[in-house]
Amino acid sequence: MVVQSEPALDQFIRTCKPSTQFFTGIPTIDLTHPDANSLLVKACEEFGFFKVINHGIPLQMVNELEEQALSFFQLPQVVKEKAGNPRPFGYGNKRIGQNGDVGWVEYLLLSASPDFIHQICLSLFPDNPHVFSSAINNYISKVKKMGEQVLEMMAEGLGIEDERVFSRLIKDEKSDSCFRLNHYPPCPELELEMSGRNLVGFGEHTDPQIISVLRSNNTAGFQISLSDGTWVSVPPDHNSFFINVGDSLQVMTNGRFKSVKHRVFADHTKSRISMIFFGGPPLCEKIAPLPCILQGGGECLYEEFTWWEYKQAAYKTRLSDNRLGHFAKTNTNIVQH
Ligand SMILES: C=C1C[C@]23C[C@@]1(O)CC[C@H]2[C@@]12CC[C@H](O)[C@@](C)(C(=O)O1)[C@H]2[C@@H]3C(=O)O
Ligand SMILES: O=C(O)CCC(=O)C(=O)O
Ligand SMILES: [Fe+2]
Repeated sequence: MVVQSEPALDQFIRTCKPSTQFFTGIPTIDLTHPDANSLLVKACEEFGFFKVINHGIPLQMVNELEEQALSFFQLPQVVKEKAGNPRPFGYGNKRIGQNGDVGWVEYLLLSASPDFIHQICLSLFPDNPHVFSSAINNYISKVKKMGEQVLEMMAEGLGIEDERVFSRLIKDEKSDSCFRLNHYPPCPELELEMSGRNLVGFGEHTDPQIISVLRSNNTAGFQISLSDGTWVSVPPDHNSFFINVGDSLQVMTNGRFKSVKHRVFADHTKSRISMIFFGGPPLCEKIAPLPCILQGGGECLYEEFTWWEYKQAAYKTRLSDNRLGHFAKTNTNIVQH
């Protein structure tokens, strides 16, 4: 067994313009609002990111998972490691992916399948796997439904006849969706903000899947990149969900929806916990700009690929790489913000 040493603290530090102010322009979509469909489309075109309220997800269930996640991350390292190596699924600490990225974060990365989750919980807690596995599985089943609803509203907002054109990919029993619990411990050794230095929790990247549904506790640190390339801090809201457009949805909408670049800075006093459902298509699914979108005019920007092909290529890249570049048609000039 190869035992990797901990990355040194200076590997997590980035000097950035201090952005202590929160951005107030994040679109907030009330899912029960009569204009929600078109507002969703607008948010996906402008930001590839929005906040969802009136989502119908019981907060008690969300809080239950947060409590369970906190207890998990408080366990001794040797116990957490019983979840196995995070490549492909398991417990990871400070190393993200397999290409040298590091972050001030520990995490549990799981396939979203209930049986798989139960098996991992059984390895972690052989005497009582149910408390943790039910908390995760109940949460995923609700958040997945909400993600599907949002995808159907997006399709309607785009005027697509088949409202299930996006959601069917996540609904499919072979959907390759995953789930991640992230814990960014505080780092009191560093008085970061004071000196314009930041501790990178999760470096800048886009999510490869269709959509990501994110919920965090009330600790700040999440940032998105706007279309002009400026980074802004997203005000945390533990009662709401944030949705990211992923690379695959950008491709299906032929670049109309933007796969949002985002990152997380860790705090020096408060810990941050986040839980993210990544809705991905079945591995054999062909991803390409939808014919109904192309009918509206404009050249086709992407080559067709299967999700398996995209995943293979994506998982060879570093976090901040532009993964879609590889599948862009060569005669086009796509800017990834
Ligand atoms: C550096 C990497 C980590 C990642 C796989 C990759 O090679 C590039 C994409 C990364 C990402 C970002 C969104 C999700 O957190 C994730 C699970 C995914 O599907 O793509 C991670 C991958 C990971 O942590 O393994
Ligand atoms: O932890 C967060 O808030 C976001 C992390 C993230 O972007 C990811 O896991 O892909
Ligand atoms: Fe992400």
